[in-house]
Amino acid sequence: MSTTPETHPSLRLKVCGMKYADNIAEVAALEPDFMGFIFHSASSRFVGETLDARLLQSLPPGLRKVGVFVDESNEFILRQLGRYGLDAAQLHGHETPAQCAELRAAGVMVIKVFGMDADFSLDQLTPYAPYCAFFLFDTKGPQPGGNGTTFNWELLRDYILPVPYLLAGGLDLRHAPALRHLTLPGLYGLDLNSRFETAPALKDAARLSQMFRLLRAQPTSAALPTAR
Ligand SMILES: O=C(O)c1ccccc1NCC(=O)[C@H](O)[C@H](O)COP(=O)(O)O
Repeated sequence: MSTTPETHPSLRLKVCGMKYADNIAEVAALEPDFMGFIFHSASSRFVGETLDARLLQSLPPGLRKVGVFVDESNEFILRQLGRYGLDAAQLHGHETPAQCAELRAAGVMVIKVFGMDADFSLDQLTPYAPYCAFFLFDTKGPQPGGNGTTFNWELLRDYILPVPYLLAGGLDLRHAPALRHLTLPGLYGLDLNSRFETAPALKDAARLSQMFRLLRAQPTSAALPTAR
């Protein structure tokens, strides 16, 4: 008897930390589902004043453009969303459920991020659930994001909330086989960042393309695990 692998043929893909116009266009051509732009001035991927609002507004409507913020006021977040025509706010700091609720009430698609380590508890998610379109689980590290290291994905094994989530943290080409067959409850997509860069905020489109092909490929009999 052979086993059917539990794959995620529809796993959504987000490329985060984009900054440069040519690179944005090159990566958009790969048709990611989300693209992230960092509005945190301490990050090496901070968009600063280089981001071209007209270019962002010309990207395909199916590509969700995400502003990434760390402990900013809602006033600042809403201003950036409007200025660049962004579709969602990804919150990487100590934002409260009340702050998320206010953004949601203003019509914003909220992605609240949680840093994952051995102390993580699923209970902390509950008060955020009514206000978030997605959660994003990222490795806790010295920086609020973009640390380039993975966490133990099994911390999400008992996830039961109705909020879908993106998995982040050091994801790399070598993780593709495991990610294709990852069956975690609530898993909606993957977030790719520093492991696909040739320099901060400069993505290697060829490596991303390879990753996309691997993750989006339909399972073949050659990919089936042997019967147990
Ligand atoms: O990437 C950054 O520099 C960054 C800085 C501050 C807040 C968030 C940031 N990144 C947000 C992301 O969604 C990253 O893709 C996520 O942290 C995973 O990054 P990596 O571990 O490099 O794959």
